[in-house]
Parts: sequence; C-alpha cells; structure tokens
Amino acid sequence: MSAPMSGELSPQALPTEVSYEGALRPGSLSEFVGQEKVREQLGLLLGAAQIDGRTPDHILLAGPPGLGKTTLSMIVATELGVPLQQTSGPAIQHAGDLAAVLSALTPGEVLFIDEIHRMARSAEEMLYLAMEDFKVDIMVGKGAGATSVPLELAPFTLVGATTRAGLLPNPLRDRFGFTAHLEYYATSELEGVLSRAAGLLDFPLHDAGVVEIAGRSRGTPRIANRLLRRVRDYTLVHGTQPDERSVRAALSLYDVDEHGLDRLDREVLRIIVERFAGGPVGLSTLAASVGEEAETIESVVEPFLMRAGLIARSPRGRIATSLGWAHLGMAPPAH
Ligand SMILES: Nc1ncnc2c1ncn2[C@@H]1O[C@H](COP(=O)(O)OP(=O)(O)OP(=O)(O)O)[C@@H](O)[C@H]1O
Repeated sequence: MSAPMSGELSPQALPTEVSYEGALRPGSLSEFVGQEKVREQLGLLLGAAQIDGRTPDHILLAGPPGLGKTTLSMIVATELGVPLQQTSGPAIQHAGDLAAVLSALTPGEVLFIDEIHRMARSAEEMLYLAMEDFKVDIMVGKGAGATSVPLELAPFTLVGATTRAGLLPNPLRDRFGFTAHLEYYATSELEGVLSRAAGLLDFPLHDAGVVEIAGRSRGTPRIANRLLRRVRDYTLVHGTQPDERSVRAALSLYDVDEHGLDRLDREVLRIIVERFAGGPVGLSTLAASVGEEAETIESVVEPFLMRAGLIARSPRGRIATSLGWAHLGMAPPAH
C-alpha cells in the first residue's frame, strides 16, 4: 500500500460529524458539565467501590435523549480503569443474544445497554439472574429433552440507559443499585458545555453568541453542540464574525427559533392549534398528521413543548396552552 502523497488527505484523516461528536465528549466526571447531583452521586458510588476493591453496583441512567447517558457510561468505565462493552436493547432480541454478550465479559468490565427498555422479555429474565448472582442458565436442546445448564459469569457492572424508565419492569429496575435521573440542563450549564466545545473546536465564539445558542438548545447538550457546529459552518463560509449576529443568522437559516423550537416542534404545535382547534388530540393521530414516529413525538417533541409551557396533556390528548397559541401569533378561541 502506498502512503498518501504530501498534500493528499487519507479518508481517515478527514474529520466527520461523528468524530466531532466523539471529540466533544467529556472524558471524566470532572470534565462533565452540569448535573451536579448526579456527578456527586456517581463519584461517591465509584469511589467507594474502588476503596473496597469491588465492582460497583449496577447503574441505571434515566432521562431524555442527548443529555449524556452514553457519555456517562464511558466515563464510568474510564474512571474505573476497565474496558467498556456496548450494546442496545433493540440488538437483544433473544436470550441467546444476551448470553453471548454476558459470557464474553472479562472481570470488572462495564456493560452498557442503551435503550434497555427495548430488550426482549426472555432476555430481561436472564438479565435478572446475571445482575444478581453473576450467573445465567443456558437452555440446551429443544422440547421435552431441553435442559438448563448454569454458566458462571465474570463480575461486571451493568450501566443501563433508558429514555422511558417507566417502561422497565419492576424486577429489573429494582436490581440497579443506583438510578441517576438526568434532568434537562439549565441555560447556564449549557453555556458551560458550549464554551468547552467551542474551545475544543478552536472556534472563538463571543460570549453573547454562547448565550444565544444556549437559549435555543432545549436544555440538551447534544443540540447545543450541533447548533454550535452549524454556527461555525456559517462563519467559515460567510467569513463573518463569531458573534451574536452570526448565531442569529445561522440558526434562522436552520429553522431554529429563539425558543429553540425547530421545524418539527412548530409543526406539531401548528397541527394541534390549526387542525384540531387547540386539541385535545391523541398521540397516534398527531404522529400520523405530522408524518413522524409516535415514539419521536412522545420522547423528543412533547417533553420539550410541555416544558416550554406550549402544550399540556389532558386525559383525552394533547392540548395547546394559551402560550402555545401565542407562540404562533394566534389567540385561543373564547369559551
Ligand atoms: N454534561 C456534558 N458536558 C459536556 N458535553 C456533554 C455533556 N453531556 C452530553 N454532552 C455532549 O452531548 C453529546 C450527546 O451526549 P450522549 O451521546 O452521551 O447523550 P445520550 O443521553 O446518550 O443520548 P441518547 O440517549 O440519544 O443516546 C455528546 O457528544 C457530548 O459531547
């Protein structure tokens, strides 16, 4: 294989959006911005286990997407100085899939299962025993001749992540020694996330620009970092200053309004208001009307619109609040 000639870029040398996201991930608890309480709780749990020389209790990370669950699972492994194995609930469709992952773990390893609420039922039952006794029962053979063979596992720490803690069966939830509830970030915390990321990207964004992006990031670091990259693109291409004006121009180009609502959020709000006269409207009707998955509406759009006070939930469905009507420049009908 010939080495790339000077001036020629090898494909590996080209940074991608994914590698940017990886580069922005905090690598330790002390670099992790915000979520003060969770950081302290986790620090204590990991510190005590290290003093005792044992594997820490299993950890459940619960909270909306993009708040740092994957990042925290990596930090847990790094802080413990052990390898990390990653899988996800949808990848575990049979107990055998889980048995294969568990039996390959080395002592002390961290196993991260993202979207753990989407794992197959049969695998969930296998996981109970694995979490409690570091054992699994493997079924050998079929029908009347089937027998279960116990298999000892290396002690490990499970880190489960879920956006829907309520969907986890109690026996599974109870086997986690600690549940971290990740909350949406305060604007000041997002400013910290953005300043750190701007520094790593070598992008001298002005303080007013940091504040402007933080206010539009829906309490979510992943969104903050994404908007930051779009603003950086804008200043690179247009040769403008990394200031508040560039932030406004770039984010308006990408349809992110001053409250952080994007095209889909506004579409959902508009449909409730205009097509259903402010609601109530059921989730599946709403999802079909905007042409999106009900899961996306329920786990991404709705929590944000509710937190912003633009919609509310009633027993008969979603309704637009007076603030929601006002956001679209309309007044709710007089009753
Ligand atoms: N506390 C934080 N400080 C700095 N950056 C953060 C923080 N939390 C998350 N990030 C950044 O946000 C991005 C998204 O975080 P991460 O992938 O860990 O979220 P997640 O909760 O696992 O999301 P999902 O559930 O969608 O997988 C990461 O690339 C990371 O750079």
